Amino acid sequence: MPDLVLELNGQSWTLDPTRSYTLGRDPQADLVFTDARVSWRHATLRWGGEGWVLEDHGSTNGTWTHGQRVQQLHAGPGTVLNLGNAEDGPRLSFTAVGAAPGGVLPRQAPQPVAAVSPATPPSTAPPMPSAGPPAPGGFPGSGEPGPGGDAGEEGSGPRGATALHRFDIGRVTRIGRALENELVVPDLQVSRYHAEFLATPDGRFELRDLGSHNGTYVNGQPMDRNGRQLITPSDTIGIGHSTFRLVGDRLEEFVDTGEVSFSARHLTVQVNDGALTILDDVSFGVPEKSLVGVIGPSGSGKSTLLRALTGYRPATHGEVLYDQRNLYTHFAELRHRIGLVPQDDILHTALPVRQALRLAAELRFPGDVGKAERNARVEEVLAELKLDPHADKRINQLSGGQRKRVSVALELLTKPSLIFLDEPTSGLDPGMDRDVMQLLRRLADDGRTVLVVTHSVAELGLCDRVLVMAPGGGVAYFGPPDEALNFFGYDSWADVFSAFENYRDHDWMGRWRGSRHYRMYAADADADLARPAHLQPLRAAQQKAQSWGAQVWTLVRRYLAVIASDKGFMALTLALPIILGLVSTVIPAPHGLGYGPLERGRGNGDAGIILLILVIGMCFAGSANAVRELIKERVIYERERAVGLSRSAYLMSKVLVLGMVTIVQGVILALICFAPRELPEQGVLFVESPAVEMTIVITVLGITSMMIGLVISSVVRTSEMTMPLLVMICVVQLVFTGVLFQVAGKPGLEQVAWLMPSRWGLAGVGSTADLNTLMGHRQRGETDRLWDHEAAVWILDVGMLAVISVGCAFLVLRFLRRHEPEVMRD
Ligand SMILES: Nc1ncnc2c1ncn2[C@@H]1O[C@H](COP(=O)(O)OP(=O)(O)OP(=O)(O)O)[C@@H](O)[C@H]1O
Repeated sequence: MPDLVLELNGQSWTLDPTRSYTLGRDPQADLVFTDARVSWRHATLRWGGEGWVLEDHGSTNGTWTHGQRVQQLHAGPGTVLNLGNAEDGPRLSFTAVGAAPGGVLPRQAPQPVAAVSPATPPSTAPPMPSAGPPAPGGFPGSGEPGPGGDAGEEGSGPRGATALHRFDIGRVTRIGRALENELVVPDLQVSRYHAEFLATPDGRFELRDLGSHNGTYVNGQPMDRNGRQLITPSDTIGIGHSTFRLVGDRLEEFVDTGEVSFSARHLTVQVNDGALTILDDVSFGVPEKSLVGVIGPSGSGKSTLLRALTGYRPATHGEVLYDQRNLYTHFAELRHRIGLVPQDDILHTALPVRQALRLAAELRFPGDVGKAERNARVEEVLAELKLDPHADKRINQLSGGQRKRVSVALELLTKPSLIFLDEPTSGLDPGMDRDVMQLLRRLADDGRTVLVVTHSVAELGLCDRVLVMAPGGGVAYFGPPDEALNFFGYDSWADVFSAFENYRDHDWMGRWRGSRHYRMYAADADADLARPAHLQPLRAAQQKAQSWGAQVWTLVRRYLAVIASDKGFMALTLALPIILGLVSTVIPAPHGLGYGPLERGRGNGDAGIILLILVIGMCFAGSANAVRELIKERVIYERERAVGLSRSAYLMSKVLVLGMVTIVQGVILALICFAPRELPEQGVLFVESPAVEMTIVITVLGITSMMIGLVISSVVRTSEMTMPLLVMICVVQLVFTGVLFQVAGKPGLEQVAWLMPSRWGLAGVGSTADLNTLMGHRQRGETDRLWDHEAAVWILDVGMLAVISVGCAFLVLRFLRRHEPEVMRD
């Protein structure tokens, strides 16, 4: 009989060849480890017919023997191996029977016992190896099955359960932030009363969401708000940074304190219907607390990689694993744990640091997090990033490095475990470059994984790993930074990049895959075939931390604060209608908008010109207010959308604030224009107040024009494109008013004119002023029916402006969608 004795931690067992043994941190494994470096399902030991075979399941930190990493190993007497680390990982040794006393290893570890579990394993269970100290937290995998047996496998984070909670049958255990809950989770991402568990007398467990703001997740999928669901031991429940799992009559809690592994497997991005590959089979894995630098020549796919890693634009093939959980399928839950600092500022730089962070916190924390709690977190982050001395300065008064720190501070508010940065040091001098990289180093050391795309190679030595992208979107190197130049055989990065340029056709990826570094640092992540990701963008988009109204309110206040801080904008906004109004008064029109000369048989064509200037002035002012508004905030919008901002709340905030500005402008313009003029004798709806009636038309026209400005702003690629479009639209509107030449009754022309707010706006004021009569159309029998001096016509004109506005709002919502992370589009 091929008996073999396994020794571990001073204990030994005789292996039974009729069965196999699983090794890992999974409490269900036969040999349970709590060492952070051991993977959830690390390896299997089985009788292979001729001898014992140990097979590594693509563990993050590997299985080692004599300093060599092994995928498969024939174990016999004298074999010694370490898990997770070649030198001091948990050590297993094998001896022949008789060489050591041993018991028989049980078929199953009897209890999924975690590091701090008070539950005592039965005496037959092997002691739990504990080469590393139990760490304060971590969280389990999703329980998601997959090839490679990594259902719930985790990388190398400390995965001891943070706490075990016992249920009382028939009683409800409420979970939430408030102290009066049975299970208190002190996490600002958790609602005061978040969810509750009920252990029913028939032995079933029911979970109920209590209308939580950030949602309750079962296996990564959000439950319906106030929904109920039966829970089994294979389910993983996500609440804020905590993950729960049923173990017998207890609930195991794991807290994600940031020490999570992260890996990419076979990430490939194709565009043009698969014709072009811009990211080519990228795989790498990093343990927790890592700082990873991503470098590569321009166009090598760094930004594409970043978007794929963050879920902003999921890869066409491959998967991103956040502690072995598929980020794409669990995006709704995991997005709260990811911070992204894009290259551009994601804060309004006109605002003081503290105010900007407080407003951002309002948008990111659940609606039931009080002001004091939010502000306390802002102060914490300000202190952590040493920004407190600058807290009251406007962001645009800070240095480049300080500004970057503010962007990082914003992302730290919600305590993400993973932080991605896109070229944070671009445009910074070498000193600031170092400051920022040192800051990132500190963030990683404090228990986060930080991945930074950078053009600057000077401070790469601070990284734990560097990923070098090759032209074509593949990996040219992944490993320690100090071995990278040696790997390429050059003395400087400039030489490496020149080589990329000069030998574009060289198989850089092939070279990498054939290398020792690949086997040491990436083969692991590569080992498993990627599972197809089934995106659930709808569900991701549904979870909003605050109510729609609360979001609008925060956004409106922020927008007003930004406007108030921009004195130049305010001055221009007021000057524009004043100047346009004054210009209209210059037009020589002795009878203004009155019937004056009609008595002498002549028309008052000047009235048409006055109204034309008034209408086009308002069209211009309304659109000009809005035309840059969305494009200039696009990066901020994209980021905030990913953390739960409502698209319609965002648009509504713009409409409300810009609408107010436009109304003020409309009233000023109309007042100045009408004040020195003779006015129509009577209105059609407000018979005694034709000026009020016309002012209403002008302000509604202004709002419609503003909506057109927003459409332009949502559709253009760069803000430089807005001005030519604005001018073009204003000129086109000028032509189609019907004043310069008659459009009524001209097939084709008339229908095109229906699309022009200026046509309806002029018709509205023209209806009040009886423009058909003033301009002599009636006398010539060529009346424009939209100008008729009748209440119904006036209502139709104004109503059509409203209809165009609503149409524009739909268009803006549609176009905004294109600028959102793909997983948030609904
Ligand atoms: N939607 C797309 N359609 C076609 N090609 C694209 C698309 N998006 C990106 N590319 C191309 O893919 C390549 C990689 O682009 P990416 O922006 O990721 O490179 P990068 O390394 O970040 O470059 P840089 O350092 O200049 O920012 C580039 O050649 C780019 O032109």
